[in-house]
Amino acid sequence: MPDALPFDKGERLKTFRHLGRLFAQMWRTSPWLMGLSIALRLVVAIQPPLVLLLTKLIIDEVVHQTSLGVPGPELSDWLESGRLSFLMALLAGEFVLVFARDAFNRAINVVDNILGESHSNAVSLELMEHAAKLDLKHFEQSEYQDRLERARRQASSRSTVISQVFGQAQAMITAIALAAGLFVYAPLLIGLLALALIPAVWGEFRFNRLAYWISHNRSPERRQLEYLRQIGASADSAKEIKLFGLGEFLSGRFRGLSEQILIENRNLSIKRALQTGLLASISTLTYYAAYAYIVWRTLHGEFSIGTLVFLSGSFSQLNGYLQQILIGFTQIAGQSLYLDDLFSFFEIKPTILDPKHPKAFPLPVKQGLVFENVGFRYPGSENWAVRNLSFAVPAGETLALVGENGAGKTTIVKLMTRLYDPDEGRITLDGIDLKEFATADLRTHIGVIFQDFLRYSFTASDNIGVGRIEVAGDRDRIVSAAEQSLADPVIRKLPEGYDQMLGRTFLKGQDLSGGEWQKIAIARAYMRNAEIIILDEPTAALDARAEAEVFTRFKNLAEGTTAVLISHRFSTVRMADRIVVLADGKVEEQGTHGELMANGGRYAELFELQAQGYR
Ligand SMILES: Nc1ncnc2c1ncn2[C@@H]1O[C@H](COP(=O)(O)OP(=O)(O)OP(=O)(O)O)[C@@H](O)[C@H]1O
Repeated sequence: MPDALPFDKGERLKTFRHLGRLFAQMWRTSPWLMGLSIALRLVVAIQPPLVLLLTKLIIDEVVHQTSLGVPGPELSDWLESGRLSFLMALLAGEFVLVFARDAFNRAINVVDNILGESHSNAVSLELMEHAAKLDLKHFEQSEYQDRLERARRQASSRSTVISQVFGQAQAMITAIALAAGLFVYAPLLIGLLALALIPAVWGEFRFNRLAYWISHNRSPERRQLEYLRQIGASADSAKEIKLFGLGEFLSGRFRGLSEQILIENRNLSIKRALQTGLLASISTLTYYAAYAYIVWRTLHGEFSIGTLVFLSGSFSQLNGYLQQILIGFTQIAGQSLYLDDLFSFFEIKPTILDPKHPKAFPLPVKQGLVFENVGFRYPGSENWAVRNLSFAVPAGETLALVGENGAGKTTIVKLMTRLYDPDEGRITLDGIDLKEFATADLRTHIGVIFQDFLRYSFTASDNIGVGRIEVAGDRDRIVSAAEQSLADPVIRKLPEGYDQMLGRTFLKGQDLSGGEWQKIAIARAYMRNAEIIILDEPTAALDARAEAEVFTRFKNLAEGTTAVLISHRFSTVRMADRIVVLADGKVEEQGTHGELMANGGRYAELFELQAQGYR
């Protein structure tokens, strides 16, 4: 357990700033509900001292009435004498107060629940919107993934802090009213109370900090646990886990990791229970000391019986409220520490930004894309993924990128679409640096299908519609895209056709073969009418006939479109107008199929190697 905690004054200030931010966020979610919650609590806050006061008056009145003697044996005698009217009014008053408190508390509960849910939905949306703005590097680096995980955990649970803050304000109003009553009769008792609370508050504060830092420092392990839980029990991994017999191995790992965390939390809980229990008994002791003091003064005739009840009730309640308030403060401070996880995620800023005055995307593209001496290293990596890279993708031509695994092909696609910016050199489109376009504009005009495209658990129609979300409702366009990518016959065979739910996640979802999924993914690119189309090995799972057909169609349909294809199949690659051969992040050779074959270099070697396999 860490002893020196990184929790200084500045950190504490930040905590309270976050609280203000959360407050504003909730107010934006629903000013009405928040106002209502505050108003209801104000009413409930002044109820306890009023009830105590009425009780005191009732007791004093009863004592007074009994000292006057009995007007008669029956209730009617009492009623006729009129001596019960004040008592009855007091009783009725107390009844109304207690009844109203119950009703108002229920209403507060309802309002807080609705407010909490709306707020957690609003924060989740904000989180998704912010995540969408971040760079790819924020998702590919584990440090950011930890932050994302922490923020995600907080998004749905932090609204309770505001209920706590409101409850705190309510308890403070009640405490002030109770203290005022006590102060009138016995000011000394207030000081006694304050003393009794100091150790309890210190204990709470310390444990909250410890709990937070344990949870904070454990975030990588929790992500691992989440990962193990997911692959240990998911449809995607079931096949491999069964065949490799990994069940035991995974659950063993999970057990080891989770037990470590469990032991830490258990130790903290036990320590907390023991220490806070001890501190609580100090305050009980104080209560009885104060009680004895009041009884003693009553015996001396300084207080009436009603006042005795009022004071002991006030003291006991005030003790409870003050504990609640002080512990509440440390709890709120503790909870607000977690707010840092949420808000610091919102502070991560994208680095791939739009220029102040973006240039318009050239329509049509006249010259094409040019890589000028481009170098790029993935963040946190020592090695250059690509370096001194120079080649052109002339407008209207199909360029194939060829190279062994890890040669840098996918990296080039990420650079072309500004998922990353080069560290050296530049990439231009019709002579304009890609950084001078608005990223959204650039990406709208480029259709990319990656080798690890997503298989959405949506309907077949939506799975294609996501290729251009603005027209995802246009069924004719979707069908035509599906026809171009050969996905149409696949979809027509499904029981519900284009409305068939795909994937295994949801009820009635139907899974497809790898090649069938690829045809659907390729249809996404056809949704775009993009100026530049990039297919990064999306045909790897297609059978040879389907791949040949997909590319012949692609060549015909993409006539005049600038296209980049990445494929390990040379029968496809040879259809391209130009071929760039990459090795270790550099261009090794380039030219047409004929030229490269004549060169007798690496391309010719690889081509021959594959051709031999078929002979
Ligand atoms: N997110 C990443 N972080 C760090 N390094 C990466 C990342 N992605 C790729 N690399 C490294 O960059 C280099 C180029 O990878 P890239 O994915 O571009 O290869 P590729 O030619 O597409 O390979 P393949 O044919 O296997 O798909 C490799 O050395 C790879 O290990």
